Amino acid sequence: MENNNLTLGEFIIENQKHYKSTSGEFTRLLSSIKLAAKVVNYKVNKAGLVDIMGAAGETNIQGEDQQKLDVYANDVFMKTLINREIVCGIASEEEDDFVTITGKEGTNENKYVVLIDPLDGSSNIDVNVSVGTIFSIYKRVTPIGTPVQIEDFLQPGNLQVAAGYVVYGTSTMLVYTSGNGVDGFTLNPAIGSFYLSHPKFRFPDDGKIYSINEGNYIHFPQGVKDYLKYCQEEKDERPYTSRYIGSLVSDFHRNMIKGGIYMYPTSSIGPKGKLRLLYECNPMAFLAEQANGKASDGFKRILDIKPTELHQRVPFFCGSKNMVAKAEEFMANYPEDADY
Ligand SMILES: O=P(O)(O)OC[C@H]1O[C@](O)(COP(=O)(O)O)[C@@H](O)[C@@H]1O
Repeated sequence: MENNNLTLGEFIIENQKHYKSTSGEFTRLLSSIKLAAKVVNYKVNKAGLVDIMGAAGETNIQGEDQQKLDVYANDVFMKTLINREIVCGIASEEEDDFVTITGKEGTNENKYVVLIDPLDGSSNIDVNVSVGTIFSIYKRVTPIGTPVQIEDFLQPGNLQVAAGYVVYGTSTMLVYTSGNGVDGFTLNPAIGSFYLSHPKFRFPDDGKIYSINEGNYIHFPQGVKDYLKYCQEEKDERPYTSRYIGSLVSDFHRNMIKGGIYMYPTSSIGPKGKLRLLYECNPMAFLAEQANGKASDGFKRILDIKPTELHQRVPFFCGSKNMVAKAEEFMANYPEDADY
């Protein structure tokens, strides 16, 4: 099969017409992300054999203990993009502030900025459960050639040029959209190339899977508790099945294939939820909508939220559109929870 399928490189070039970019800059940017993903994949696959497990002994700006693989993946993506002078700025979940990139001539003529969660699902690294990388790409809004500014990163998700993730699982896949549907590419480790294996992903309108950390149940808003009761009720297609890997990319990927909803709501222990709007929710919401799915904070469309901070968190409801709409119905009974 793989020999006839398009490689990711060929697909990117074939689809240049969709990128409204004539400079090849976008193509080179996607190719750089593809390269960094392969480098991280190589380390992830042999995590148990090399000194890449466990905590790095540092804490990131989110107040989380950085895992060695978080730091490694961040280094690989940052260096790959910086050394190729392919973007004018990067914001990473593992970096306190955004990074301005100036070329050898001291300026930077590139028009794209990248926002990245280098290693998603950190709690699963040491237990050999699939993890991922999430990326989001925007055109800068400040003048080309000048140093990037915070406003280049605080753009609403509906202005994303592209978004995607890599899932390091039973196989390694890179899944992305540039506004023309969502396509999935599987890495053939023997050849070291990604091949088009899942063209035009599509969330089923409905599903029977819900993904949420039910360990936080007592802390959830009433709307979420009511929706979970609905999911567990013995009626019609229900009860649904509970599946929670604890890696957003993996739960999203499964739900996109089988139909389902992923939720990380606010809770009394996380009043704004846990997931980061810029690195996790916006890119996954863009992918969801491009694949016939839906994504909201329980009340409003994620992609219409105007970001105010680099590391802001928002509640996240994402997946099969009829399931997200149903969850929103329950949330709407408690309008006070819209103000988190
Ligand atoms: O352990 P919890 O609280 O359920 O959180 C798990 C969620 O947090 C995440 O790991 C995000 O955090 P990281 O990017 O730091 O890994 C998601 O992938 C996952 O769905």
